[in-house]
Amino acid sequence: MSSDDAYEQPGEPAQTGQPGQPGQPGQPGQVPPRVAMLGLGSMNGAILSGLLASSVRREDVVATTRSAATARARAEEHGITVLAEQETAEANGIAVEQADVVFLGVKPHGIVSLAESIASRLRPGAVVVSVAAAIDLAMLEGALAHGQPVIRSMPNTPLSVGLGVVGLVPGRHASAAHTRTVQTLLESCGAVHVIDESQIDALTGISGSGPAYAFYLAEQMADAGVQLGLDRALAADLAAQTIYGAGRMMVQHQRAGTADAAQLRRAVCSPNGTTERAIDAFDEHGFAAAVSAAVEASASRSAEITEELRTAE
Ligand SMILES: NC(=O)C1=CN([C@@H]2O[C@H](COP(=O)(O)OP(=O)(O)OC[C@H]3O[C@@H](n4cnc5c(N)ncnc54)[C@H](OP(=O)(O)O)[C@@H]3O)[C@@H](O)[C@H]2O)C=CC1
Ligand SMILES: O=C(O)[C@@H]1CCC=N1
Repeated sequence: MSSDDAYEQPGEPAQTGQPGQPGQPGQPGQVPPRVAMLGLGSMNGAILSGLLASSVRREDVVATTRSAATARARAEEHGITVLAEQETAEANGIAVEQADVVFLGVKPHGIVSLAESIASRLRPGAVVVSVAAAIDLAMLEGALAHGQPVIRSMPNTPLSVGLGVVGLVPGRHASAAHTRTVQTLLESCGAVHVIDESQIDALTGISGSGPAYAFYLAEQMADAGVQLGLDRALAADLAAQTIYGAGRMMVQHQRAGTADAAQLRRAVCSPNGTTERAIDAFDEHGFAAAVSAAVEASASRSAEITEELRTAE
């Protein structure tokens, strides 16, 4: 490692999220919020796993799905009540009646009709959090009763293991206390950034879609290892553990201010060594351009879906 590349050792591991606020759920002596998860697929399921492992009690959660088979499977998996719309026509309305925080976790094209269907059943102070890509605050607020607090979010699936990241955009009727409640809840399983709505498509391109980029990189690394003669299981574990270790190391150093990603990369590259050859190969094959195009494609697709849904209204 050259002196330019030297970095300090980090101190204590950084927190994944900001510290909770006094008087908020998850703090000692505070009543945890009652939560409704409408839709329990990849994303709401990941949030639920993270919340149940940290800040929310099973008896305080009611979830819904469309099909009865999924409801049964998810109820068994998480040990919570899951109502199926297929069996109980009013499932979503029933689920939200007692809730303080309601996560809307169906596909983007189903969000507005879902919000309309629960509008009259929500407690006036309940905060509605949409996790959907592309559904803007105007669409959400327009589907609910006037004054209902709404937050648009963009989470990611590593929330399921306490290592997620979430962008939050508070709507017009979400007070600082509503935002703090949701922020504190989600900080129990990830880092939370309160952002402007103009930034959410870019955030989607990096962290919302981003876990798939890391998984794709792991797939390609493992395939390359197999081509070099390794067993698939060994190659897959080498790739996964390397991405996990590099990710943790990078977060700790970045938050401690001791090294950024570029410094950490350079510290692995011995002059004229193996890694330098690998990075040169990445550059020759257009790695930077490919990553930039991928992030841009995700962000643009989000904006495009917003436009498609707006014109379909
Ligand atoms: N997947 C991801 O990594 C991320 C997803 N998102 C957003 O999360 C949202 C959900 O995506 P994802 O979790 O991937 O999708 P999934 O298809 O995995 O899950 C959708 C869920 O919604 C349920 N559902 C559908 N219609 C209804 C209804 N009317 N009432 C109750 N439940 C219903 C489905 O039930 P059933 O299975 O019975 O049909 C299923 O549980 C999307 O808007 C997406 O943009 C955001 C960030 C990341
Ligand atoms: O692919 C999607 O549309 C969703 C939003 C971000 C991650 N998954």
